[in-house]
Amino acid sequence: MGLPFIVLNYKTYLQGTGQGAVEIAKACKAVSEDSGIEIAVAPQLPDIYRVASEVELPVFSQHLDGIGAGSFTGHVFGKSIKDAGAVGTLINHSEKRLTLAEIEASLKAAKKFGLRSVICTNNVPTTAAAAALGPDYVAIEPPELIGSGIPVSKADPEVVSGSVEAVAKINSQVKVLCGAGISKGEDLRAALDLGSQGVLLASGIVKAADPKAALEDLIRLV
Ligand SMILES: O=C[C@H](O)COP(=O)(O)O
Repeated sequence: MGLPFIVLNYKTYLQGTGQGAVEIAKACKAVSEDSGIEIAVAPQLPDIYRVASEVELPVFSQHLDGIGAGSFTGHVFGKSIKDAGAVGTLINHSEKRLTLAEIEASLKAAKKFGLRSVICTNNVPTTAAAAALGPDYVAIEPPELIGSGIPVSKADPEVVSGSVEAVAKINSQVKVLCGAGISKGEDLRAALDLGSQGVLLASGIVKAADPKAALEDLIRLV
């Protein structure tokens, strides 16, 4: 078991908007350099270029549409976020739910533009379905725990271990992240002990008074 992969989703939290997006990214870079743990950030679309230009760390989009060049007003085009400096994307986050066909199309677009892909899921069956599509990662997140501060690794460990088992049977190349309520070192430790290879988190870090200190606590038991 190597070091975990951590994805910090800024969502549309004020603290992670505009220059705040850069400041949190700097904190993530510092902790990543000190620990050797890969930490990616997912700012809002307009902040991707700003963060990627100012801070050397993996930047992910919060969403990607399965469209190409042309008349797709208001959509997220893979080449646009790639050229802005993104190296990956979330797909199907519970706050940006897609149909199965849309998920497949978004994943196809991610692969076309060489973007690392994290398909977000809400239970074991949807995790198994997502793994069958062949993303780089799935991220299992029970929606009812998102933003609750109640870590999935304690509140619903079976959904994590069950997702790990399901993915291993379907496509062992797909890595499993988990999320929802993760904020402390013991939450990440529990998630890793359940077989996940990292976490997707947001409020515990982005809304923290000191995001760098919160990140240092998060990784202290790795
Ligand atoms: O994208 C992150 C997940 O929705 C978890 O959010 P949270 O860490 O605020 O519970």
